[in-house]
Amino acid sequence: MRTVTVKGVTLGEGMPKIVVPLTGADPDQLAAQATALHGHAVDVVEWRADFFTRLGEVDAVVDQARSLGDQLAGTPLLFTCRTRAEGGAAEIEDEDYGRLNTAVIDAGAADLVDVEYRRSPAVVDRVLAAAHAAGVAVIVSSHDFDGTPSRGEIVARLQAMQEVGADICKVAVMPHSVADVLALLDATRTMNEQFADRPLITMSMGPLGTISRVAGQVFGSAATFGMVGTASAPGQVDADDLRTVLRVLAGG
Ligand SMILES: O=C1C[C@@](O)(C(=O)O)C[C@@H](O)[C@@H]1O
Repeated sequence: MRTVTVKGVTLGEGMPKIVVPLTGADPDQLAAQATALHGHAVDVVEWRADFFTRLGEVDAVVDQARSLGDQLAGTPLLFTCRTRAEGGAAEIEDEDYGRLNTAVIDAGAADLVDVEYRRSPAVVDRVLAAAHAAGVAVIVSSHDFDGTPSRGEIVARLQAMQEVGADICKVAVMPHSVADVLALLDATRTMNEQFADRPLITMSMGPLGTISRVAGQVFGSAATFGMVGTASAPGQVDADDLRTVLRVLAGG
């Protein structure tokens, strides 16, 4: 089983890592949110660039990623431009999406990037190639905000992400029943036990799915998204509470 290590943080071994998204719209808000992380349980910081007002200006995005990286110093930075189609705020063509991600990668402005599996295959390939040439790890992701596919479909999707060359495969789904939460957890276990040779991140969103955000170590999810201040998705738990529960589940 491969692990992914960025700035001394290893995903795929030990307790699930806590990723905290920053959702500020401008440099001042982002700097304030980054400052507010001090003293909290944060392993990786995600910049949700889709909330940035200057998302259309590639140079401004690269500069902002760089300055967040400087401010965060030793903490790894995950760059994410979440599109509308996947529950985010970015209305962006696939080609521009590819250009933005490769610009951030080529500038060395992020340690990890999130690439949506459903963007065009050529764009996904291009971003993966640029990232791997630069030594940047890629999370290939998909989000179903309307429902939860079957266990088999979730496993198949995670396998497909692995096949395209993801370093980490990520699936987020919305449950409408406890059975949906179990489908996500069982898909995670199945993938992890039978097919995965690299880390996975999975979550069932909303209040019903909160159990999936703390149970990663049991079922095989290498990271969990928690909040300091503002949530970026339904059901996210406070990062410090997450750490407490993760420790309890790990046996203290
Ligand atoms: O993809 C994910 C997971 C997420 O949607 C969640 O449900 O915690 C939060 C997003 O910020 C992140 O990019």
